[in-house]
Amino acid sequence: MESSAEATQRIARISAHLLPPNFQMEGSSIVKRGDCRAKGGAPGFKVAILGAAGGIGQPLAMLMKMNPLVSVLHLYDVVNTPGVTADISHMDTGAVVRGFLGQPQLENALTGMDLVIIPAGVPRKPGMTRDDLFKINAGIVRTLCEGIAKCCPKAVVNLISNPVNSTVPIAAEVFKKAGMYDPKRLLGVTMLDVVRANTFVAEVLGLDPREVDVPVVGGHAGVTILPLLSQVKPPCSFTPEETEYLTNRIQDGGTEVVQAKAGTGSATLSMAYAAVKFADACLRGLRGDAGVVECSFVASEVTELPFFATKVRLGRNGAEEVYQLGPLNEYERIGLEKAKKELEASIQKGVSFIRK
Ligand SMILES: NC(=O)c1ccc[n+]([C@@H]2O[C@H](COP(=O)([O-])OP(=O)(O)OC[C@H]3O[C@@H](n4cnc5c(N)ncnc54)[C@H](O)[C@@H]3O)[C@@H](O)[C@H]2O)c1
Ligand SMILES: O=C(O)C[C@H](O)C(=O)O
Repeated sequence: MESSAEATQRIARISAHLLPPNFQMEGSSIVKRGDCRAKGGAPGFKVAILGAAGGIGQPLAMLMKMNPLVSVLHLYDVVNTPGVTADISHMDTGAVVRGFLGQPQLENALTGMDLVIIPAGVPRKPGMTRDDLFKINAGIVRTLCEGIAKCCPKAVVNLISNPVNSTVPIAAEVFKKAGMYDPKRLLGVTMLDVVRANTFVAEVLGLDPREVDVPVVGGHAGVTILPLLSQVKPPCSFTPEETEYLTNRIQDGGTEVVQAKAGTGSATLSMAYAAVKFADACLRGLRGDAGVVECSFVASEVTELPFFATKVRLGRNGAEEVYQLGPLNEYERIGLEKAKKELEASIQKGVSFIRK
C-alpha cells in the first residue's frame, strides 16, 4: 500500500507535470517562479479557500484575488487546483496565489492563514433538503477543521458548506476536541440570505438594493431563515401579503436557484459574491476597522440555543459582539419559534456526529 509520504511525492510529481512553465513546486505547494513578494510579506492578510475548484470556489477565488486586503491566497481542493491556480494567478492584482491539491497538501495550504473560507462539499439537487447533504459534507468539514486546528488555530473560519446549521456545530466540536476552540473565530456564512433579502425587499419597495439593509436571523435552511422585515432600513412598512411573499421568497431563495439549475447544482455566483462581501467584512474587522457589522451563524446566548444567526460586530478577534434580536412583531415571533424548533435538531445532529 502507498504510504502518505509516497502519496505526497506522487501528487507533487503529478502537480509539477501539470504546471505551466512559470510555476514550480515548493515542498508540496505550487508557487509562481520568482515570487519574492510572498516571502517579502506584502501588507495584507493570508487567506485560504478550501474547495477552491468548485462552483462557488472558482468565482470566490477570482473575487478574493481582486481584494486589496489579501496578500496571499491559497487555493485547496481535492481536484483541479493546478489549472484554477494558473488561471487566477494571471490576474494583475496584488495577491500572490498558490495551489494545493489533495489531502497530503492540506497542511501546507493552511499553515499561516489568517482567514479560511470553506465552500467544500456537495451541493443540492432538486427535491433535496440541505440536511440531505449531511452524510457527505459532515465528514468533509470534520477533516478540514482538523487541519485548521493543527495548522492555523488562530485563523478566522468562514463556513459555507451545507447544512450550515449542522456544519458549524461540527466545526465547534472538532475545535473543542483539539483544545483550541474560540467561538469568536467560527462564523457560519448566512450572507446570501441577507443579499437575497436586500434584493427582494428593494424590488418591492422600488429602491436600489444597495440602499436596503434587512437583518436575517436564525439559521440557513427553510424556516430557520428568518428575515426581520420590521427592522428594515430605511424604515418602511409592508402589507400582510407583502410580508408573506417576501418571507417565503427569502426562505426559498436557495431552492429557487436549485430548481432553475435543474440538477446541475445550487447557487454559486451569488454565493461567491456574498462570501466575498462577508470575507471582506471579516478582514476589515481583523484590520481593526470600527463598526463592521454583518449577520452570521455563531455561538450565541441570544436564544436558549447554542448557535444562532444575528448581527455580529466583526473585530480583530472575529465576532467580538453578538447583537440581540431587537423588537419583533407577532409574525416574526411565530417565525422565531418555528425556526428554533428546527435549529435545535440540526445543531444536535452536528454535535452528535463528533461526540458519538
Ligand atoms: N452557506 C450558503 O449560503 C451556501 C450557498 C450556496 C452553496 N452552499 C454550499 O456550498 C457547498 C459547495 O457548493 P458548490 O456549488 O461550490 O459545489 P461544487 O460541487 O461545485 O464544489 C465543491 C468543491 O468541493 C470540493 N471538495 C469535495 N471534497 C473536498 C475535500 N475533502 N476537501 C476540499 N475540497 C473538497 C470538490 O472537489 C468541489 O470542487 C455545498 O455544500 C453547498 O450546499 C452554501
Ligand atoms: O440552497 C442551497 O442548497 C444552497 C444554498 O444554501 C443557498 O441558499 O443557495
